[in-house]
Amino acid sequence: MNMVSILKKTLQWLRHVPGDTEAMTEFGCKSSSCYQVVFDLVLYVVIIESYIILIYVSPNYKCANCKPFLSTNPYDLYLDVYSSSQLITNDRFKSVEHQVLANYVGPRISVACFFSTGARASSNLYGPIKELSKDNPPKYRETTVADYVAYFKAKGLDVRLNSGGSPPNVLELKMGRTSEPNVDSKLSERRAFDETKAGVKGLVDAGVNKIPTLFHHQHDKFEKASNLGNTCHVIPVIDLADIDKDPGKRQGLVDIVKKASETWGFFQVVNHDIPVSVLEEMKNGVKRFHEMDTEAKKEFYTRDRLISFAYNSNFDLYSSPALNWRDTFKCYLYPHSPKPDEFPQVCRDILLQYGEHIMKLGTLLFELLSEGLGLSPNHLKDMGCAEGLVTLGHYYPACPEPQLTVGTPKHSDNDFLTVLLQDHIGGLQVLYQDKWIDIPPVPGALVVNIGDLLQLITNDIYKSGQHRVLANHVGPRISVACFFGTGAKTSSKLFGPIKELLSEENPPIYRETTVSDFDAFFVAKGLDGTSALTHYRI
Ligand SMILES: O=C(O)CCC(=O)C(=O)O
Ligand SMILES: [Fe+2]
Repeated sequence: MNMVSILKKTLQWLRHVPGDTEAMTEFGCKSSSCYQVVFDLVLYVVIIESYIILIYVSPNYKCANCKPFLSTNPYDLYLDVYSSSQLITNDRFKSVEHQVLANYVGPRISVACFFSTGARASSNLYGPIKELSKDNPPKYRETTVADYVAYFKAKGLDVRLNSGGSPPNVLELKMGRTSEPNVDSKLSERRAFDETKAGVKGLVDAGVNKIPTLFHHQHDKFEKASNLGNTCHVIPVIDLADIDKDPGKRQGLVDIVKKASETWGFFQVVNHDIPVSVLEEMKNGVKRFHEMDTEAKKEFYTRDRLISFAYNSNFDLYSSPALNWRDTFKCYLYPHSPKPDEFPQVCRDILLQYGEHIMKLGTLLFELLSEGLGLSPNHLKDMGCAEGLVTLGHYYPACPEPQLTVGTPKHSDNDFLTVLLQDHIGGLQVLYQDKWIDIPPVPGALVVNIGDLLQLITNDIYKSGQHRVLANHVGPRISVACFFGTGAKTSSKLFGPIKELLSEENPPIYRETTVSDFDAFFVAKGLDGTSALTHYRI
């Protein structure tokens, strides 16, 4: 049988009503318990297009709940239930770990076919099937197939040789598998919050004076900055006025930008040429959106990460250990200009205008950063670092118990460079020499920070600083974060350490990645306090 006819037959078989023993025998199913497994799979395939591997395996392969097959026919096909099927069946089917030994004899040929939702990035969430979770609370949280696959790829087949035990299973590592008895109620609480589509602001509007326990963070996550009263550590405020009038001044600025990027990974800029009126209107636009009539705002509520304009609360709602006191909208501004009617009318014009200003400023910053590396001014831009711009409009409502939660937990950004506009409330902090340092609001200034991808391509010369935002009794706090990346949602372009920066003494310390893989890994990981960069270290 050739591969195509095997596949055709298999699909027929999977869709077949139970009872077609002829088809089953043809595929090596020789026990009735296996038949039951197949019958269940038929249902799941039809219902949700689950993930199944068809694989040629050694004759003593054991299928979950089946008697071992003993076959000498090399064309027998066996089913292996893959991790995602284990997830959606809530452990009823087992994803069997397998390996192939090397052999003196060879070559050995095998062909593996993976059933899934396909390459198309879909926002469909897959979690344990409700009908199977009645007396058996969900053991896994929901995920999109793209997030799961990105995590799987980034993790790699990381069996540690001689570790003396079985390798960690991707499901256990990633999918928040837990034996906590109240996992079910936690999940439904998150769902209920999600379904209000009113975000944290909805809780505040409803008058809560105690924050739900879902928002409680561990104490060390919100301790106060250690620099209170300490003026030794202040991130540099760089004055860009007249930068091109005097070459000496430009070189001086390159040196300051380079030093700040190598140490803090953060600096602020003033006299950047963006009028104060534009900055004010941008903050007002974000405020207007979040304070819109809830019913109208709900129309923009989605967890689809690829939609041009999406509003929600806690993008990692179903995976983070604790929720954050913040609502956010995300919009894609470059390289593909959105159709104006894809944006809400209350902030449409200013978003487009602000985006143009930030692109110009970004071009200048990438020039200074390139020169700081001893490269030609256009080097980073020519690599594509400034092609895409994604903007987040954050709204941090006043919090009745700020000591119990955070606005944004510790993280570094998953882009090349971020330009952040914050209002006067404060609460943004950067981790510097193991201490949290406040980044105080400076009127008219923009905060600039190095993202993980710039740290990766500069082979650790520039540092992507860890930062967070505290919750506050006072609010709302508004901030607007603009992320420079390739913007190409599915580009296959690879980014690795820049060749010109490498030498024998300074070999590459990161492997190459596409921006979309890095992004998917970052999102799947969530803001869990760890750096996505460690997964790309060689
Ligand atoms: O709101 C802020 O000041 C920072 C937000 C932030 O860190 C982010 O969006 O990555
Ligand atoms: Fe950030």
